[in-house]
Order: sequence, then C-alpha cells, then structure tokens
Amino acid sequence: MTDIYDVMAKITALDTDSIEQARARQAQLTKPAGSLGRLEEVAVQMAGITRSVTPIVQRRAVVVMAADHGVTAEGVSAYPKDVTPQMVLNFLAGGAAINALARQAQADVTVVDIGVAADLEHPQLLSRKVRRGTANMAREAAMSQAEVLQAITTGIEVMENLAAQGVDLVATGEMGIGNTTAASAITASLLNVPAEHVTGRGTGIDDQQLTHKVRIIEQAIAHNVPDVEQPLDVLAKLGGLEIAGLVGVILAAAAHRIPVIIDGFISSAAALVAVALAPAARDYLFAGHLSVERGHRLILEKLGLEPLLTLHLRLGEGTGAVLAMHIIEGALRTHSEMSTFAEAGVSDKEA
Ligand SMILES: Cc1cc2ncn([C@H]3O[C@H](COP(=O)(O)O)[C@@H](O)[C@H]3O)c2cc1C
Ligand SMILES: O=C(O)c1cccnc1
Repeated sequence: MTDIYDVMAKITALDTDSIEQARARQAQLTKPAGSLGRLEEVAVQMAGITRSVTPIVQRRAVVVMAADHGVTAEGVSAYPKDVTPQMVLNFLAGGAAINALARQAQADVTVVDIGVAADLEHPQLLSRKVRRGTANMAREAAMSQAEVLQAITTGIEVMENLAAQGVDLVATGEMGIGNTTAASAITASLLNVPAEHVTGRGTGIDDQQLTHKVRIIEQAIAHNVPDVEQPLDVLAKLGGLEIAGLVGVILAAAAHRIPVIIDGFISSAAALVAVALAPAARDYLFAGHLSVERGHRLILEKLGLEPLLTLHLRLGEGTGAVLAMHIIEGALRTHSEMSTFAEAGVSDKEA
C-alpha cells in the first residue's frame, strides 16, 4: 500500500539549472524584456518543475473528487445533498460546466467517487468510496485518522495512474454539497482566523443562512478541537473526503514533478493542507483563478500564489483551473516557439 510519507519525501525543490536557462532564454526572445509579464514567470516555473528548458504539455487531465458531507444536516447549503450524486452522473454524461471546458482545453475528466453516500455505478466512474459521506462535524469528527489516510492514499493512487498514462498537467476539481463549509472550517483552523472571515455563500445562501453557517463552523471547531499543528488532525475532524483526496492528488503530482493547477476555494483548502504537510509541494502549484468565495484570497496569500484569472467564478468542479490551462500553455508556446533576437535578425535593446 502507498505510504503518504514516502510520497512526501519524494517532493524536492524546483530545478535551479532549468530555471536559470529558461530565464536566459526569455531574455533573448523577440519582445521587450519582461513584456510578457506573468507568462514569463509561468514558463520559468514550468521549466523548474519539469527540468526542461522548453517544457511542453502533451496530456491534460482534471480530477474531480466527489463526496458527501454529514454537516449538510445543519442546513449549510442552498441545495439538497442529492445534488452530489446527480452531478456525478452529469459529469459522466458530459453535461456539466467542467465537461464543456475540459473539451475545449482537451483535458480528460477523471471522476472519482471517494465518498458519495448513494450507490453509484458507471463504467467511467472510479469507485473508491472510503465511506458514505463524512459524519456531521458539528457533532463529531468528520472522519477517523484511518479514513483520512485512506482518502489521501486514494488521491495519490489516482494521480499515479494518470502520471503512468502520460498526464503532464493536472487540474483539481471537486463536487460535494456542503463542501464550502468543510473548506471554511479547515481554512479558519489552519490560518488561525475567525470562521466569519473565511466563510462565504457557497452555492448561494442568504444572509441569515450565512450567519448560521458561521455558527456551525465555530461549533465544529469548538467541539472537535483540531490540533492546528497537525494538518491531518484538522483534515480528519473538519472533513471532506474529496478534499483529502485532492491532498493526495497534489502530493503525488509534486512527487512526479507534474504541475498542478488549483481551482477555487475548496481545492485551495486541499492545497493548504498539502503544503502544510510538504512545504516543497507549493512550487508545483498554479492558482487557476480567484474565486468569489470569501476566504479564497487569504489562502492564496498564505501560499504565496497569485491567481492566473479573475472571472468571478464560484462553481468549483475544476472549472477555473481548466480555463487556466490555456494561459499556462500560452506561456509555454511563447517561451518555446518565439524566435530569439539573433534568429530573427531583430535588434535587441541598446547596451
Ligand atoms: C448544481 C450544482 C453543481 C455544482 N458544481 C459544483 N458545485 C459546487 O457547490 C458545492 C459547494 O457549495 P455548498 O457548500 O454551498 O454546498 C460543491 O459541490 C461545489 O463543487 C455545485 C453545486 C450545485 C448546486
Ligand atoms: O471556489 C470554489 O471552489 C467554490 C465556490 C462556491 C461553490 N463551490 C465551489
């Protein structure tokens, strides 16, 4: 069985030689120095991740981890929990937002049932139920330590299979009614900020429901007393089987030197846990976009990540991350396909 600590130990710093050579190449391309802005930084980071001076992307994938949340019993979402399995079937039928965007980006959609309460069967579904939804964190720990480890291991195995199939750019996605509550609770704990500062409207709750959601998160934290120095304790108690699965995806991708595009608030809560466990994983991440969900900005600031897009999305599923694939590939195209001043016979800046 996969040992998560072995995977974490394989995550190393970016390759400084490739970074230096990529920077030197950028300086020779036919454009004013620095004029491609963040695209230049993205290309250089990609070089450091892949150990290639001119990296290319050949196979893209988005992993959509789906699971249910016991805390939905407290009335924290605008939608019923039945939407989780219904949306899983929609992903498999190709009818969700993530399917349309993944087709455009030519990304494979891998859907994983890591803890949906209902029975689900489909030839394309990876059935990896750790349990049938988490327990209600307002009353008890969402998961046991064994379950959180199993969920992370599941994510690692899913990512390792994708790596074996040649996937070299991965996006994180999730589906789970109630999961903004779990993500907010994790974020409040790990960033040591009041729940109110990192709790948003998720699928669209009103002011009164938002106040109630904050109270439920405060109750969950007060009742479970997660050890904020132990990211796995926080993750187990405040939950999210799909969030734990994405922690595994992120760790395994970084261990395989595969860049990971993080989607919105929920995916970023997973990134926060992954980086708390293995700080070197941070340099393998790109923030696809800035979500409307309150708290997302704080996570990205903590991780030192600047979002590639700001489109006022608040959907999840991996939508913003898959959209950002186009930006990353634009960065790589310009970096590798542009001529140098010498090649094109264009005069460089006067010395
Ligand atoms: C039809 C539908 C499709 C979705 N796709 C993603 N989410 C998003 O909304 C949920 C989180 O919001 P909350 O915490 O308020 O429940 C997650 O499932 C997330 O992926 C959806 C939500 C709905 C209703
Ligand atoms: O940012 C996200 O990931 C998000 C926000 C609201 C609802 N679902 C997901």
